[in-house]
Amino acid sequence: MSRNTPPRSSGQPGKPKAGASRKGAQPGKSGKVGQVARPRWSAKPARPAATDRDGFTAQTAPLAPGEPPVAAEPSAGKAAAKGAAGAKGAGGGRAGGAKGAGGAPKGGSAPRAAHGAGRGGAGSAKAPRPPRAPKAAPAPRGPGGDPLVGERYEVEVGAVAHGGGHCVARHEGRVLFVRHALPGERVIAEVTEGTTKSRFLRADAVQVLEAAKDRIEAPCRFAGPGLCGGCDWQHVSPGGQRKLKGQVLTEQLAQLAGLTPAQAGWDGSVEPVGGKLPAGEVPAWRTRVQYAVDPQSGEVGLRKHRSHDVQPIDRCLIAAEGVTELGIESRDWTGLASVDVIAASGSSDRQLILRPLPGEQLPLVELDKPVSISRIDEQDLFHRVHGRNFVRERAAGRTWRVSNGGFWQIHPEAPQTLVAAVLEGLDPQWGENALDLYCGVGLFAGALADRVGEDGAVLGIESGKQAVADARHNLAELENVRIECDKVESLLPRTGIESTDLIVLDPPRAGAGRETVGHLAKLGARRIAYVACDPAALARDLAFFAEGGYRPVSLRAFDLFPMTHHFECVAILEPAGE
Ligand SMILES: C[S@@+](CC[C@H](N)C(=O)[O-])C[C@H]1O[C@@H](n2cnc3c(N)ncnc32)[C@H](O)[C@@H]1O
Repeated sequence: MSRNTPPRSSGQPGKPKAGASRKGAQPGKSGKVGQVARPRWSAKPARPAATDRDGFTAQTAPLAPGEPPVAAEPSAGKAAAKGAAGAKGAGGGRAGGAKGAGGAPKGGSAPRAAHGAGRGGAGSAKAPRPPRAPKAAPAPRGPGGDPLVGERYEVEVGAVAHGGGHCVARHEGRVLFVRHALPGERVIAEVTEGTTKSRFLRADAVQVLEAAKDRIEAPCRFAGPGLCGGCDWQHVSPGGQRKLKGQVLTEQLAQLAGLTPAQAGWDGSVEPVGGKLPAGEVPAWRTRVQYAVDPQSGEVGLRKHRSHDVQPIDRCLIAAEGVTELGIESRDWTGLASVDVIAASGSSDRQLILRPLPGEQLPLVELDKPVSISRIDEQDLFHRVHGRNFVRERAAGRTWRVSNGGFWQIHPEAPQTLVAAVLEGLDPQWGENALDLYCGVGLFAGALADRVGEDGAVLGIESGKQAVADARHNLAELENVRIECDKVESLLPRTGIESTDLIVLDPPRAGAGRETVGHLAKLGARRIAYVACDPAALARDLAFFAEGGYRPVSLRAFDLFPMTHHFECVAILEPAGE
């Protein structure tokens, strides 16, 4: 039985249904509160939608996923003070593994035309290039002191830390965040960032003296100290990676929410997705890859960890077949800053999004496979060059239009996996009302609408204009769905909605925050599904929900970003009194 008392439509064809009760409802910025949204399509170039969970573009997200800015002394300093076992790692991370590595290289070179099939056709591998000597990263600004970059220390590696694929170690009382290491190992760690005055140092394990049992030979030859920053854990067995992710989640729940796994309703496992692979094989899951272009050579690659430098590659092992078969790595991309590749799942749509260097012309691009091509200009405006400006993804019984490189889960099985977990947890009933917050192109709204049926209603809220246009287009045939365009935190209080039965929230990496959570907790929902890509943000928001009288009754974690430190969680909450 719905607790909402929405001003329902008469059921006449074409008459809009409201999604929830709205005492004193005021129009949102879009002026559409109270109407069923209809798709709008503009031929005008639009700002590109967010390309990762934080809405960063290649220009605004120069660092590898999950890392704080180079210049910042991250919150890890606090963690450092707590010691290795309790260290939270570098907080304030970003993009939930959405891209291999983001960033826009500086500088440029003369434009070059014609990258045709004649120049090393798709699939023709270039001669392997030995990795270049890693450049020392600049020391963090602020603390001063003598640089320690290049210093080597023998250390015992402690617990895995949140947010950067690194583990915590200590040397002479100072904390080191060490990449390419595993808990329990003894390694030689080479300092990559920090000075004698830094509260903590960053380092790479350049020699393993005593290996952990989960250590494997990295299948990718571009993984390792000073090389590609895209994957964190190529050197860890698949089961070992999931164990590390589980340890991070356990620690974040304890530190930020005061919950044990059992209190969070979690069995402690991080579930593999996509079936078992033969030993040594790497899952090719990444359907979206952002290649950076080396401004000197025109080669594509991925950014090095916490660096603008490009590690040229001839193949990314975790890229999906639909990406790999385009042969992007075997071509010359001089004049471009980045090449984004999208290989849709469930359709043959392929899209390239090219960002020329400032002042450079778009080169002529010819590939052996049909692709749509778009360009992003210096003002971040998106222009269709050839073919469509969207791809069609297939998931949860529907086809989804996703335009301008907007948000879509990267692992091909992620949408279905997350929808199934949300529906199982919420168990939506016919006639219920639901909110889908941070709804993107409408994935959960569509799934909920099918379950609550024509007697129920779903209101989706999303801040990206293009994503809203896509969501309205994707769900146009569902009269019980309305999509509003605004920020959740500003629109929700203005809707006048006082109660609802169900809520799904899938916020960007930063989480929903105290204010929004406080507001949601007052709506009296029977159940809430929280989809999270950052365990720290999830744990913090669970603590806010606890203040509002909600507790998690189940929590699942999914390994939707193998070989990286990222993973996705679905928490189901209920009123604590029940
Ligand atoms: C993690 S994605 C989830 C999208 C969708 N649930 C899905 O699974 O495809 C987060 C979405 O929230 C949007 N967003 C970011 N900040 C927002 C805010 N303050 N209010 C509303 N939407 C926001 C982003 O544009 C993005 O589409």
